Amino acid sequence: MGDAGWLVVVPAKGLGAAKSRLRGAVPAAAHGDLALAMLRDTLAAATACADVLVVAGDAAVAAVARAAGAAVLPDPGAGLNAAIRLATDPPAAGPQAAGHDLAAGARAAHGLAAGRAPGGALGRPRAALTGDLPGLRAEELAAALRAAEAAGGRAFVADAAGTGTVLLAAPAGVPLDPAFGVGSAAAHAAGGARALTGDWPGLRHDADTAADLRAALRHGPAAHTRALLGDLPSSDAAACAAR
Ligand SMILES: Nc1nc2c(ncn2[C@@H]2O[C@H](COP(=O)(O)OP(=O)(O)OP(=O)(O)O)[C@@H](O)[C@H]2O)c(=O)[nH]1
Ligand SMILES: C=C(OP(=O)(O)O)C(=O)O
Repeated sequence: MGDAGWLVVVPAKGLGAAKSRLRGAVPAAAHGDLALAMLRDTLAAATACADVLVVAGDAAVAAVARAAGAAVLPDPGAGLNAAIRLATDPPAAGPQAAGHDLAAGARAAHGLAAGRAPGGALGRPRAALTGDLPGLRAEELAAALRAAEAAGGRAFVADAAGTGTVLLAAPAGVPLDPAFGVGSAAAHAAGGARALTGDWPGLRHDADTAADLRAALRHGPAAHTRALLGDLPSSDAAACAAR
């Protein structure tokens, strides 16, 4: 990847709060492992085609991120969009956590690969990718990033339902301006981001509910998620769903 390579930021909540709508898809004791397995699948694809920075909600998430080859920024604790803004467009100073300047950490992450950060923190194209895409394939993400580059400005990929956002991208020099949350696809479009319409089913299927998880498993290899589900007793609902 050249100097203009993408930095993909993946926000991932701490396990106590992660994927609450997915609770019950697997036994409670395995819920955190399911969130981590989906994150592993997301990161396996993302790290294959970009430099990746995970905004990690806790130490277990941070460990998975590092093992996948991603850089890690601690969550500033101010919500999803603040986490993404800090990681993609770090300010000159602050916020602080446990004596660390988180913005300085983010700026350092922007220069991660080969120590490059031409033009400062905004000097490279940046994207935010949700961490709940078990079916994601590297080829799909690479194609979506190419399409974003061709769009020439802010661009996004909506989820399969068309209402949420799985990927928001901005070229070098342009703030990402994330508006993730309920109705984010419309919010991103209203804010001037172009909707990318490629055929990327693994990218579009985020797993918010058990039904979403079943759909995602139909659309990609999901190696870590399948392995986790396969290890559960076969009477469990999601284990059945995986087969
Ligand atoms: N670091 C960080 N990541 C977040 C935060 N809120 C959401 N995310 C991540 O953003 C992505 C999309 O969020 P959701 O699909 O709503 O996932 P979620 O919040 O774990 O799921 P629910 O509890 O069901 O809303 C997931 O990868 C989440 O882990 C946050 O405050 N901090
Ligand atoms: C945060 C989002 O994810 P979800 O709708 O999957 O909760 C979003 O789509 O903006």
